[in-house]
Amino acid sequence: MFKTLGILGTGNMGRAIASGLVRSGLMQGNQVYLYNLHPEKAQRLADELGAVRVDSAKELLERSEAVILAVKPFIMPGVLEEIKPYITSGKIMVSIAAGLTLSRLAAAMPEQTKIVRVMPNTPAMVGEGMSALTFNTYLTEAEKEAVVAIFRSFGKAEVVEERLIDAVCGLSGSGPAFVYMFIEALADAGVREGMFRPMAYTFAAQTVLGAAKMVLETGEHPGKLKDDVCSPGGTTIEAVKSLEENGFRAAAMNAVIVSAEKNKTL
Ligand SMILES: NC(=O)C1=CN([C@@H]2O[C@H](COP(=O)(O)OP(=O)(O)OC[C@H]3O[C@@H](n4cnc5c(N)ncnc54)[C@H](O)[C@@H]3O)[C@@H](O)[C@H]2O)C=CC1
Ligand SMILES: O=C(O)[C@@H]1CCC=N1
Repeated sequence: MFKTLGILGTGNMGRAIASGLVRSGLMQGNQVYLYNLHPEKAQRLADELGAVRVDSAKELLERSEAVILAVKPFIMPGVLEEIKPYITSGKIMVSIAAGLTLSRLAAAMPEQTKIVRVMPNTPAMVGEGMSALTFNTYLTEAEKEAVVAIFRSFGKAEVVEERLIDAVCGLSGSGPAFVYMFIEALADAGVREGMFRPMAYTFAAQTVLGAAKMVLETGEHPGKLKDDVCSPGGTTIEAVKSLEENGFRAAAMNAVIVSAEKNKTL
């Protein structure tokens, strides 16, 4: 494992990664360096995790073996230009920016920079992230394993061909937002039927968590698990018919597809 890791940008994703990583115990807080344009944001997170806030991108690069760039895609060109002079040989650059390909990243870095492109998601914050990683040719096997271990410390992580990163963006990168909307809608209906809000959110979220665990842990086809809930002539099949009539599956598929397509244009 790396002795030191830098995170540039401590917003939604930088915070989720730093928190997940330190809480998993894979790295100690004092091995993790944080830099944010707004120092108070980095300081707050550093205080929470026992991590170290640094004052500049230069210092972050100088003190870290590997650096995760966690700023919005439109900020990335400026950040890449700013850090380029400090990318010494052997330094590992990890980008989580939507849309930025390995070749575009490489074009902005010194030649032969070791580059990793990752698409993570925010449930990293609670140790249930889903990340896909793709590497350029300059990392050693041990370095690749160390980067994968970081993303496995707060969830599942798979190495994929770069062509699949857009699909991953649509499915697991954006997916949490769709699931939160689904949870909100389930809870709204619970409230409509008389539940109090806190109860409705707990019942909705636990139902999604339980169903997700059933898929992951039983290995059964989701269709079979759905069939098991539907009693003949019962309540659930009535609701399944309603979802089908309202284009539920097509809506969910289209959400993933438009996110993936957008990722190709950023
Ligand atoms: N939010 C999500 O669910 C996911 C986001 N991503 C990617 O992660 C990246 C970061 O996204 P978020 O965390 O949502 O953004 P964010 O806006 O929440 O966080 C970025 C942070 O970087 C700071 N910052 C801005 N310019 C800076 C600079 N020049 N130097 C240092 N810090 C600077 C901002 O103050 C902010 O705190 C994006 O490229 C996005 O595509 C990838 C997967 C999921
Ligand atoms: O909306 C976005 O651009 C980022 C990428 C995946 C999730 N959020």
